[in-house]
Amino acid sequence: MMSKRQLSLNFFIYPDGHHEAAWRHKASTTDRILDVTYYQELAQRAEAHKFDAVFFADGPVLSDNVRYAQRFRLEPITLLAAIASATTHIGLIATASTTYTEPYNLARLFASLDHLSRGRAGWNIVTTSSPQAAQNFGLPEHPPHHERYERAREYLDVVTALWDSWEDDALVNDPVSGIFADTSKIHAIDHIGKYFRVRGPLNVSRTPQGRPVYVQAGSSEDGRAFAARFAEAIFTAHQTLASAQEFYADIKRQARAFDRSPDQIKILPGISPFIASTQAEADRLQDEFNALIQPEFSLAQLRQMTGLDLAGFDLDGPFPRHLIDTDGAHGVASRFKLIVDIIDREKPTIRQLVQRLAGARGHWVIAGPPEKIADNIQTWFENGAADGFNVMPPWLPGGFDLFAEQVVPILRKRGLFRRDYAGSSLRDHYGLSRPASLFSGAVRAIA
Ligand SMILES: Cc1cc2nc3c(=O)[nH]c(=O)nc-3n(C[C@H](O)[C@H](O)[C@H](O)COP(=O)(O)O)c2cc1C
Repeated sequence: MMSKRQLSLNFFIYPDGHHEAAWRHKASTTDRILDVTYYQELAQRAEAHKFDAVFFADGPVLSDNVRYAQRFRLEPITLLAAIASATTHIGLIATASTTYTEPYNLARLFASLDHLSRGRAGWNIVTTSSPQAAQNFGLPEHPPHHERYERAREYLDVVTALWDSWEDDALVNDPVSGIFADTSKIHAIDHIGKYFRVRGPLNVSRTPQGRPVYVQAGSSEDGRAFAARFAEAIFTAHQTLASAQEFYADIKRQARAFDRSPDQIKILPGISPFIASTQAEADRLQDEFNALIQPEFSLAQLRQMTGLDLAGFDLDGPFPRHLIDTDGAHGVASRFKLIVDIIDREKPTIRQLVQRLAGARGHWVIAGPPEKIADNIQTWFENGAADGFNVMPPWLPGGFDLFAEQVVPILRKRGLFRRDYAGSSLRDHYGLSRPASLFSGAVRAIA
C-alpha cells in the first residue's frame, strides 16, 4: 500500500534563534554560540525527533548593525563537519553563494562533507542579496540580480560535472593487482564558459549520494526558473496560504517543463512558531520578544531589504509606501516583494512592520497552542502550499524543544510525520532518487 505522503521538517538553526532580539531574552544561549558542543547538541535533538535535516544560512558579510544584534556567522560547512561526527542520520544542509565562491573548491567541500557524513550533505544554493558582499571579494559592485543567476546556472553545470566526474565504479582499491582506480571511468570535464574555466576531474571519488542534495533559496522570477531546473528542495518565504500555493503550483509546473518529476522537488516554506498552552500565553510570549526590539537594528534591516532609510520618521506613523521604488534594484528580489505585499495588505505603521519582520525577516511567524500550529502546518501541507517546512524557532534551544515535544507528536499522531528514519541519507529522508553520473558509460576519460 502506498505510504501516506509525509511532511519533511528541517531545523533551521540561527545561533540563538531567529527573533532578532533573541540574544537579549533571559532564555538566550548567546554565551554558547561559539561552542561546537552547542550545535552538536541541537542537531542530536533534531535527530532524536527524526527531523530530515539541520539547515544553516550563510552570508559573506557582517551585518552593518551588529552593534544591536547577534549576527555571527560560523562558516556552515565547517560546522556541519563537526556535527556529522556527533550524529548518524540527520541531514546537513549548508548555504553557500554561487556569486562569492569558486565551483572547484565548493565541489570539494560538499563532496568531503557527503563522504564524511555517509551521505547526508545538502547545499542551499544562494546568489547573495547583500550588496556589501562585493567589498570583501575585490568587486567594484555587487553583480546585478540577473547576472548573479546567469553565473549560478553555469556554476551548477560545472559542479554537477565535477561531482559526476568519477563514475560510481571508478574506485577499484585492489592491493593485489595494485590498481587503485580505473582511470577509464574518471573524466576531465573541460569546462570553458563565460564565468568559469575548469578542467577537472574532482580529486575525490563520487560521494554516497552521488551529489549533495540541491536545495535553493530564491523566489524571484529568475529564482523560480533556476529552482525548477536544478533544485531538489526549495526554501522559500511566504506570509499567506494563497502566496505559498501560487509559488508551489508555479514551481511544480515549471519543473514539468524541464521534464522533471514534481515529486522530486520538495517545497519548504519557513515557519517561526511561538508556542504556549493558550493563544493568550503565546501572544504574550511573542510580545515579550518584540519588547526587546531595538529600532536602530530593525530600521537598518529594513534598509538592507528595501533600500529605504527611515531614520527620523515617526515609528508610530504610517509606513511611507510612496517612497518605495518598486522598479529599482531591490524590486526584483523576492524578499522585497514580500515586504511590499505586507505593506499593501496590512497598511502597518513603521513600528508594526518592523515587529512583523523581527520574528524571522519576513518568514511566516505564527503564535498559538500546539494544536493550532499543527492545524496550520497540515492545512498548507494538504492544500498544495508545502511539502514540509524549515522550522525557525524564535529562540534556542527552548523554542525548538517546544515544537519538537508538543507539535511533532500531534503531526505524528495524524500520520503526517515519520516515527522513525527509513534510511540514513538525506536523499532517503526526502524520498529523492540518487542521480546517475552524467558520464556513466561515457567514452572519453582523463587523458
Ligand atoms: C528563503 C530565502 C533564504 C535565503 N537565505 C540566504 C542566505 O542564507 N544567504 C544569502 O546570501 N542569501 C540568501 N537568500 C537570498 C537569495 O538566495 C539570493 O541571494 C537572491 O538574491 C534572492 O533571491 P530571489 O531574488 O530570487 O528571491 C535567501 C533568499 C530566500 C528567498
